[in-house]
Amino acid sequence: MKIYSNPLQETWTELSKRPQLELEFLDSSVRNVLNRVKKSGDDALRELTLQYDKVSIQELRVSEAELAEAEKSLPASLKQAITTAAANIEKFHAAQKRDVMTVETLPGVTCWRKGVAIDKVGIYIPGGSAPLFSTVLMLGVPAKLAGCKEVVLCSPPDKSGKINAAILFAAKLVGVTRIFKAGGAQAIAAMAFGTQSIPKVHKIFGPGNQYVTKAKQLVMEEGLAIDMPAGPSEVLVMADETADASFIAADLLSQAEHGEDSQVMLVLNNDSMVSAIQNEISKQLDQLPRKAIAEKSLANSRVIIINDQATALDFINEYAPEHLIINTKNADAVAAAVSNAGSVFIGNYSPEAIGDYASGTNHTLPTNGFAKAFAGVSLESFMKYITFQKLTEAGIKTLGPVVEEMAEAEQLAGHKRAVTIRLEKLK
Ligand SMILES: NC(=O)c1ccc[n+]([C@@H]2O[C@H](COP(=O)([O-])OP(=O)(O)OC[C@H]3O[C@@H](n4cnc5c(N)ncnc54)[C@H](O)[C@@H]3O)[C@@H](O)[C@H]2O)c1
Ligand SMILES: N[C@H](CO)Cc1c[nH]c[nH+]1
Ligand SMILES: [Zn+2]
Repeated sequence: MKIYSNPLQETWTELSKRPQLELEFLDSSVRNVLNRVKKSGDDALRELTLQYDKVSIQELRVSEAELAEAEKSLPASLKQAITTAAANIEKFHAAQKRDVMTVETLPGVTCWRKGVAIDKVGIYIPGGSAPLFSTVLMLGVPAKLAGCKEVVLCSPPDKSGKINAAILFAAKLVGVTRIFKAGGAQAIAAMAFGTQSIPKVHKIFGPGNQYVTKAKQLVMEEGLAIDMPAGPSEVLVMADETADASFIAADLLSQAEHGEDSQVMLVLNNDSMVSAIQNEISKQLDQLPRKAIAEKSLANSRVIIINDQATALDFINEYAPEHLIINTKNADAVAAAVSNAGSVFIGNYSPEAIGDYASGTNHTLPTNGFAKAFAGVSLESFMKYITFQKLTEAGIKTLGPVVEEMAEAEQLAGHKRAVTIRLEKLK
């Protein structure tokens, strides 16, 4: 991790850049995949699965027998852990339900807003380098709570042509309606356009690598809704001398192990802890099975030393991390001043890994600075809010003249007439 001491504000944009594939290459290869699936449906999916996942798949849909076999193969302790995590996620997301809000803006003019589930949703579950079954809970639980009728799941098959057993178990647990063996940009294309096997959905959710994230952004151009760009994982740890060097190292490595293009950032108030943290990183790195991946990710990562806390916060808000861990003496006050982050972890005993799995918050979060404008997945992401209004005779008599005046000023006589015609009837 390269160290930067009190970097000038004009360098912050550069320091906030995440490692990315060459944009033209990414764009053209993903467009190519989308076009192939749009044109050839299931045949293209099979060819692309052979090309990228190195496995030949005939039947794309996961059968009931495969689901039953997966459930049988898992240890009881893991099934229990998944069930506990699902219960916490359900508790947190159920609390996000909103009542219908009704307001009488003027006597006789009543307006209300009601949340309605999106009928058909697609959830993408990453499985390229690790089978992220926790993501099934993060997306399947709120989809079920919202009342989505169809929840289609796509995840890449492994070399034996199967989807990981824990992904299948979690999918059954949360009530996913259909599961398909398809990964990468081709899975996003399948859910966006529909194929012979995979139904077209109205909104696509889920994290993934740069190909998956690009595909989601491109299908938006074709009218599909997506949750947000949730690409390679990242964490920013803000710490001072009250933090524990071994905790900081562990938290940085926990996200560095996701992928070579993950980025982890450390913001310190001075350089007194740097060598202790570096030593801990090397010590812990040696024990990681995914050491090679984490090492590459650390090479893309940075230590930023900023002496003044307000300036450090400005930098963090500019960086807009997916995850922010605050390990400083006034952590609660710092957290209250955060304006751009996907999810925040406060104090020495709130590792980000807890939110990845089981605290209850959602781990599908905006990366690459998108936390400046996007929020992570929530119950609302699976709903749309429809507004309603109803006017009485008294209501239109009061509000009608206001609208007539405005419509005339906008030179829209048809609008004015829609009101006038009624007011005349009421004279
Ligand atoms: N932001 C979030 O909320 C969040 C949450 C969980 C995971 N993640 C991220 O999700 C990502 C998962 O990535 P992954 O790769 O392990 O799994 P993945 O399922 O996202 O992608 C695997 C698929 O990518 C495709 N692919 C691989 N190489 C390709 C190439 N050269 N060209 C075209 N397509 C190719 C293949 O089809 C493969 O099936 C990680 O970066 C992780 O950090 C993010
Ligand atoms: N850290 C990931 C979100 O960026 C989520 C995850 C799933 N499993 C482990 N981690
Ligand atoms: Zn993680």
